[in-house]
Amino acid sequence: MRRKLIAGNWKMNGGLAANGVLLDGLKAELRAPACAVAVCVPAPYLSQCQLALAGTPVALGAQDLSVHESGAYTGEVSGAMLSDFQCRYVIVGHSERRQYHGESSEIVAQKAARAIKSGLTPIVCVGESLEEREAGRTDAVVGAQIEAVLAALDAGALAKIVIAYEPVWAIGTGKTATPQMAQDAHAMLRSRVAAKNASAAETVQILYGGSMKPDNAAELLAMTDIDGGLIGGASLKAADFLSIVRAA
Ligand SMILES: O=C(CO)COP(=O)(O)O
Repeated sequence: MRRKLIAGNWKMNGGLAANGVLLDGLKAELRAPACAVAVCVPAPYLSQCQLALAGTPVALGAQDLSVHESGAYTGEVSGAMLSDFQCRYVIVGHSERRQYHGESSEIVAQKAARAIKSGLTPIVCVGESLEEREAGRTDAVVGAQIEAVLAALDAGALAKIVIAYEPVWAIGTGKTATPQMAQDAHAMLRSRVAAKNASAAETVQILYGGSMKPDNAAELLAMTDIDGGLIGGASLKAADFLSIVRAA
């Protein structure tokens, strides 16, 4: 039985004061959650969140890392720097990075490998656009995205990743994949992992992301291959995020 993981992706939202209120709200309720819980926060707030979450069951994550180890890479944040703040997770390949920052599947794969080398668990995001879904290309597109990452990792490392299926058309739009659509994509992703490492496929957590909210979380999380959620908008309000955690 895989333990579920509910991870918030705050994206480029928040500020010292607002984060404080949100973190207080989470800490007040999350004493011994049944599932794993994490928040992936903007890099400047890692220290604030590390201090606020110390000793709580809420793990800390970042939203991106550099493919480079260290050196003359202005503006980049290394995996080692994230580890310094006790980050456990780092999102790689979010569709907003692929779309607005030109990140190819090869770069995403390098970032996943770099995360593992830095002792972090990469949350590898994959997902198709609306156009690709309507053209019947979901499996081809999402399959190619995950294969690029699987090819860059040795079989053992596959036990150290989390995958997030985030259909681009469902992100921030209020449109959610139906539980069956998501289940089909998750089962396909698990079979791709199984082809490389059967035991890792049994344990790898595959999260769904894209307008997961308190009112649709339970039916998505009930599907066999949906092991949690990567939550954007609803992770910014303590009450909504906590309600999704309870659904898990
Ligand atoms: O992109 C997402 C999480 O990474 C999902 O965002 P929303 O939950 O706001 O749709």
